[in-house]
Amino acid sequence: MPQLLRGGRWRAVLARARRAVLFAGPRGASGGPGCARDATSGAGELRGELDRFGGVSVRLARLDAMHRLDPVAFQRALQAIQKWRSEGRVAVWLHIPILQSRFIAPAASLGFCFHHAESDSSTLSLWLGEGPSRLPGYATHQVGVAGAVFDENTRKILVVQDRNKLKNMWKFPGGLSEPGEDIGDTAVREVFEETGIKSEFRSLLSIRQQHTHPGAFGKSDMYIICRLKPYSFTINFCQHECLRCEWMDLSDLVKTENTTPITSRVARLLLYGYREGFDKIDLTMEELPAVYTGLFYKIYHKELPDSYKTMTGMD
Ligand SMILES: NC(=O)C1=CN([C@@H]2O[C@H](COP(=O)(O)OP(=O)(O)OC[C@H]3O[C@@H](n4cnc5c(N)ncnc54)[C@H](O)[C@@H]3O)[C@@H](O)[C@H]2O)C=CC1
Ligand SMILES: [Mg+2]
Repeated sequence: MPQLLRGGRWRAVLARARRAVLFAGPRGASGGPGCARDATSGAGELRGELDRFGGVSVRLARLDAMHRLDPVAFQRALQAIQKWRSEGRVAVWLHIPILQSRFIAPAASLGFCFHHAESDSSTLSLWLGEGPSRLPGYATHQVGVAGAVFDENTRKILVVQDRNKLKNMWKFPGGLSEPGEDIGDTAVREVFEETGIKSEFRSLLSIRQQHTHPGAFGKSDMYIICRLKPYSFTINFCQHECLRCEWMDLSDLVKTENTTPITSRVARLLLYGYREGFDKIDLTMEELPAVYTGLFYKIYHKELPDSYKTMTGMD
């Protein structure tokens, strides 16, 4: 009787099976993993890797002889799709380096669509499964973050007016989050770049979601406002981005009409927090371990008493 595989060993075997190299040519065709054997013949020998959802990924950058393959031969090689479909594969992903973009049109003529693009490559996909595609889309939102830098000692709040706007309204300094950047770090960085003020992250105050946003190339915009505490006070604002920058009394910002609705709303929220306690308005941040990846993530929510963080039952 075969020995049962347990725990990590079983997972390793599964992972190896998932990475198994697929090929559309006859079984036993020669050539190392990830290589297109005799690709110039266009004999339908595109190789791909199986993912955990039952899709096939073909990475042209890893295939030999692609530089010699012409688009017609590539289209013939894509006959592999028929085999993958008959094997029950749910989708095909084509990863195409920008310099091999001549293969995009032949793939599109067989039904592939753009899934996403990076600076040096595009990824096309084709759904092979039953019914409409269940492939997830790519990036759906851009994330903008502003800092509401509030000095509790003077009751002043840091505000700017954008240089490139048709209407000059007071708003909180902020900007777009960079890939891999934490929300609080974006707020602190943008505030410093635009105003010269140094600050530290305290909490998350509000999230606005807006669709078909002109500043997000027609995608959705997620605009997050953080409460920051200043530790420098001399303004040295960026002349390219800002027209004006000042420390304004919080009650003046609440009263002024020369501001955006979201800035006015968050100014009122801050005034409430200042009077009644910031725990009424703050979503604080904590770092927790991610179960599947072993990485860490940041979670933001209202303060949870320690007794609730550690409780095991409903006692
Ligand atoms: N209601 C409010 O108070 C406001 C909220 N926001 C939000 O702030 C976030 C973005 O903040 P920003 O200060 O705009 O970002 P940001 O501080 O990162 O600046 C964007 C930069 O990109 C440049 N830029 C943008 N589109 C461009 C294009 N097509 N060509 C060349 N340059 C271009 C701009 O001139 C600017 O220098 C978004 O989430 C937005 O919704 C922005 C303005 C007002
Ligand atoms: Mg900005």
